[in-house]
Amino acid sequence: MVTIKDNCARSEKLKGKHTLVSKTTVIAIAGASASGKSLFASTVYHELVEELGSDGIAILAEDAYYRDQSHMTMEQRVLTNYDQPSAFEHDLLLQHIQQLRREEGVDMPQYSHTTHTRLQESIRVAPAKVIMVEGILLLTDPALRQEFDIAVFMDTPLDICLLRRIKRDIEERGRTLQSVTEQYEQYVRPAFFDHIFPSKQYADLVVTRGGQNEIAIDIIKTKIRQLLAE
Ligand SMILES: Nc1ncnc2c1ncn2[C@@H]1O[C@H](COP(=O)(O)OP(=O)(O)O)[C@@H](O)[C@H]1O
Ligand SMILES: O=c1ccn([C@@H]2O[C@H](COP(=O)(O)O)[C@@H](O)[C@H]2O)c(=O)[nH]1
Repeated sequence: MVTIKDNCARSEKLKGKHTLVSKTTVIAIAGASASGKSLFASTVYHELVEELGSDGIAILAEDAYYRDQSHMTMEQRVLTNYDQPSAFEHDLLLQHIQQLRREEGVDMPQYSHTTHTRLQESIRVAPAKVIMVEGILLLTDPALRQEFDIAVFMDTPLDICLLRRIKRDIEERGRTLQSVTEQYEQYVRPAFFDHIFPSKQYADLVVTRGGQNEIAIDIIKTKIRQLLAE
């Protein structure tokens, strides 16, 4: 039975959701570092592009909106805390989401996790009916949350995330085992408990087992197919 309380809770949740007034649907994919956010988003994207073509869907990465640090020495960059909200230019990400909603293209910055700073070149992102945004702290920001029509949280166990992060950061991000473990203990793990885990409450869909959960991938693909057909 649906009670008045349920209805109030539902209308509270729908406040700020844009599905009924905007032609664009924005899907957030959040969760711990190395929980499988990028893999999940890119799997959904590539499988749908193969099926339907690339016009209707775009991806934004929160990582692309890390602050430019080109004015800092490498030593200073290595010591930065990249797991707190102030590390990101969320204002710019918000602005880009709103521009895409207005059917304006945006220049998404590019960021290097190896040099810890923004690259000179940006990537042009064209407006699309469905925008997927993936990143660790997306659901911690009230202004960004207002923009998300659907919020997904990747609920991968933290020990699995750590193992994957060690492998990825050494193989792809130019790190040593020592640098990964020091950064993890000092910043990454505390940020999970202070910011990321508490933001799970804002998710509509919680995905276990990470970026290869076929059922969850299928659910999001079905929803996107439906939106693109409208
Ligand atoms: N289910 C999985 N099985 C095996 N490896 C995975 C799985 N999900 C992600 N990975 C690997 O773990 C690493 C982190 O995944 P990624 O999607 O980049 O995480 P995130 O975007 O959340 O940081 C990548 O190297 C990725 O290929
Ligand atoms: O210069 C940087 C910027 C970020 N990081 C780490 O990256 C992760 C977020 O990226 P995921 O792809 O979600 O793992 C974050 O935990 C930062 O610690 C970095 O090491 N250096």
